[in-house]
Amino acid sequence: MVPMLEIGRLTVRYGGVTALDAVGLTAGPGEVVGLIGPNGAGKSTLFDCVTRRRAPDEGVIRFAGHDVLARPPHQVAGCGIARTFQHPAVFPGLSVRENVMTGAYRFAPAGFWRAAFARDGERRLRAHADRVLDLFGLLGLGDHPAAGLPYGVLKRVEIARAVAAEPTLLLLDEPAGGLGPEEAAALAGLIRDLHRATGMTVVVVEHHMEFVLGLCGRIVCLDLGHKIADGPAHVVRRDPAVIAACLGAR
Ligand SMILES: Nc1ncnc2c1ncn2[C@@H]1O[C@H](COP(=O)(O)OP(=O)(O)OP(=O)(O)O)[C@@H](O)[C@H]1O
Repeated sequence: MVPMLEIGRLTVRYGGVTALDAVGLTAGPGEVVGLIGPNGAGKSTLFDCVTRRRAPDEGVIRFAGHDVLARPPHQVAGCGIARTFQHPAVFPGLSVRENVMTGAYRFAPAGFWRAAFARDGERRLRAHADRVLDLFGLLGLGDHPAAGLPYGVLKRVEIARAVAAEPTLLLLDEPAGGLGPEEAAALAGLIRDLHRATGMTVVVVEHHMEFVLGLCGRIVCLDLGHKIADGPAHVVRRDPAVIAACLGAR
């Protein structure tokens, strides 16, 4: 079976710092993989490479068998990869609904803005956004400007926008970061339900171990740019090297 995401020998250097050193990672179709590791391990840099925000120094990245690095960066979202960021990257001046509508632009027949200004295109984008807002319990806030909303709500808005693109591969960067235990548990349940309903492949970067263990069948651990573990979640969580790296008990 062709992996949905296949990363080989990915290397990124920032001057003297090697953020990723020949890292490999695969995620099969429909798999939910946790990517863990201490601060500075290289997790976000790996996402930046998959989404073409950063060009690696070496390595290969394939999405459903296709060479991601051969694509121009602006085509990555349109091909079925969506991501969220550690700190929610929403448009503060747009409403919650409009933010989610921007995620659905790839369904707009002639580009987001043309579709948004054409009556039928705008109606279809709104209807699609409202279905997603409903799933996320955000429909009541559809008209609310994103600016000023609590952090936990903005996290959900950003994930809703990524889901509105109906991605085949969803990359979540610290979705539970800054959330309270109840908000985090509710978000994990929501992601589980979405995954069950859509069968999408998910890679989730997270420090919150309970969140990762509740969602992911497999865990990959990075430390200082090196992969130090890759295996079933119940095995990796007990790996002494992982415990040492993540708890800082070297
Ligand atoms: N733009 C940059 N310029 C220079 N160094 C960078 C840059 N971005 C990241 N780094 C360095 O690369 C390494 C990996 O950083 P990265 O943000 O990918 O780690 P991370 O695992 O996502 O960490 P965190 O859990 O804190 O978000 C770190 O040493 C970081 O300081």
